[in-house]
Amino acid sequence: MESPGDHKQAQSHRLPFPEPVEPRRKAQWATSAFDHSSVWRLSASIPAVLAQVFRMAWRIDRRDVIVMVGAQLTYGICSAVALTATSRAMTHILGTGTVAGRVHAALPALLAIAVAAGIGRVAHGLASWSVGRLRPRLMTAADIAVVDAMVSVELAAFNEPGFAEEHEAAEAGSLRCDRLIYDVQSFMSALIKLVAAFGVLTVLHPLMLPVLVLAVAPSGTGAMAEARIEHRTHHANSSGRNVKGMMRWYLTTTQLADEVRGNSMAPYLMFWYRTITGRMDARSLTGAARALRINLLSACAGGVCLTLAWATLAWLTITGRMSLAIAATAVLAVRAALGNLTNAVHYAASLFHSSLFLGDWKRFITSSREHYPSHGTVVVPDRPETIRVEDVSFTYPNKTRPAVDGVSLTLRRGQVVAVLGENGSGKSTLTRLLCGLYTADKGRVLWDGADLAEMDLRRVWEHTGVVTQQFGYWPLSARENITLGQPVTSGDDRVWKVVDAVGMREAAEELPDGLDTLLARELWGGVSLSGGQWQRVACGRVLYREPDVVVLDEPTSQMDAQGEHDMFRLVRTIAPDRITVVVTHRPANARVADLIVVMDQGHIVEQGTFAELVTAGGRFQRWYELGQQA
Ligand SMILES: Nc1ncnc2c1ncn2[C@@H]1O[C@H](COP(=O)(O)OP(=O)(O)OP(=O)(O)O)[C@@H](O)[C@H]1O
Repeated sequence: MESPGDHKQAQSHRLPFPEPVEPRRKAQWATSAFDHSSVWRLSASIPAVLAQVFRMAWRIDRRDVIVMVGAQLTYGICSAVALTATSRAMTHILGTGTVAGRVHAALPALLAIAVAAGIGRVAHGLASWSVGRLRPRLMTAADIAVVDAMVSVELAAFNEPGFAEEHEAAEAGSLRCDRLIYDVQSFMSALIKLVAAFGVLTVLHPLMLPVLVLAVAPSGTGAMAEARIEHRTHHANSSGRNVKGMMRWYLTTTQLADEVRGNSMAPYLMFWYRTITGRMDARSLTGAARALRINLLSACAGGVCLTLAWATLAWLTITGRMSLAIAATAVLAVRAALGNLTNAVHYAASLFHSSLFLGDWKRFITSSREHYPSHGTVVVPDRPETIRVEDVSFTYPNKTRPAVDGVSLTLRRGQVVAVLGENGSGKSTLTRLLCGLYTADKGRVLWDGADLAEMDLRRVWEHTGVVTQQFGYWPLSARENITLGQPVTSGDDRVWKVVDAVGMREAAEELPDGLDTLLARELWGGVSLSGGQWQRVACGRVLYREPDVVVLDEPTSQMDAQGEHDMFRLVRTIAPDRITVVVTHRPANARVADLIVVMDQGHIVEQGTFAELVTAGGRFQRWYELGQQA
């Protein structure tokens, strides 16, 4: 076995860092939607994508959608008019007679071109204006939907394998909304102008149509294939992006800056970050090489087809099947059509690509509803007298052993119940089951005899106040940090009462802007608190709520001795009006409890009053004596 000395020596020789473990992906994430679709099916889906984007935009601002579509159509009509007028003008200018006479004859057509171009520009400006207005709001709507889904799903959703990846894909979808409406506008614009050019070309010579389609088909297929590669790479990188995002937060947050430095973690963490990022880049590079091959192929095929198109035009002119004037207009129309067809294909591919991200987004928003907490109809008791836990078991996904296993317990109003146990014995899980944050796999949790699983859990949580082990350092004002959950409506009297109760008066008065001070040192004008002070604020939040059921999970782990003592006295003081559960590792704190429960491997192994357990010769007594010796 390696001794600490060996370890130090290994460090001094700077052995290579171990390679980071590649994050696993849920099977369905191994393939992207592109893998199951042909280019034809992808193209056929464009109308549905357009309809979806229009529906989303319609909900945001009908007027802007109407302006965008109306302006785009006007723009298209102007293009058709300009092209037809060009054909007329060409016929006159390349016709017979004096130059003055030919120009004079072409004047009405030239005027029509100028007017159509002017109106077209205004219409295009209007379309861009409406897109500019819709774009941020579409993105905001998509973003808010994701955040709303995340705060609405039940806690258990976060334990589901794949949930984080689905969320990450939805985030990418909401970001992609930024260019979605722009893609729609560009696609519509290109398509309308294309139809106009096609119309003119068909009138000039019907043979030009198939030749044109042939000319752009290769670049269209190439663009679709490229989008397929890009989306596949994006999917392959989803887990990496997810874990990298988390790591990035850990590396850059001020909260862990001391741990990273004080433990010399930076070199390995940076190695880890570079390796994971490098692997993702490698996948992107492989994708880019494939995309290049496809691009080159489609460019070559496109070139051949285009040459064919020009050759056909030349042949029609040389053989006298088409007049020179018409041929000149045809050149313009072909150029316009080619440019617009290429744009239409490009934006259709981009639109389709965006639609895949949008599909991920939509799937997440829809599937997140399956994770919404129960909407049961059983009425939540207003001031519950008892919470009865009946033979409850709960196992986390990916775990074989239950975290809570066949637990039965009764908690009464006015009582404080203390839960003790070794790390991982199931204390936190039990407290979450009591207040409906998790739903039991087996057994029931009854509030005044009514099953929690049959209640509307959001109503249940109106009656609970919870301090978790990892509470939030909310980047809000000091006041909001206390009132969060039920914002203050009038005056600060209740807030100050709570501040006094949790021993934060002095610290609060020292804040530069009092209760208005922003508790986020990362933001200008903001300050931070110490760990223990943050914990007092978290306790204050629960106190301010005055809930019927109080759950405190190691509420004093960061407090000084006086703070801890005061907090447990406070727990006792507020107990008569509510059901209180407190998880603690210190048996001495359990003195305030009416009932003490000791857990081991998901089971309750001891329960009783402090006086009973402290002499019972079990775990509680042992831990208590250890505490006394320390
Ligand atoms: N989200 C989770 N996913 C999977 N397993 C979990 C999860 N949370 C907890 N567990 C597991 O469930 C068991 C009970 O955990 P729990 O957090 O309830 O213990 P605890 O008694 O509160 O521990 P501690 O004293 O360390 O806070 C442990 O084996 C733990 O590893």
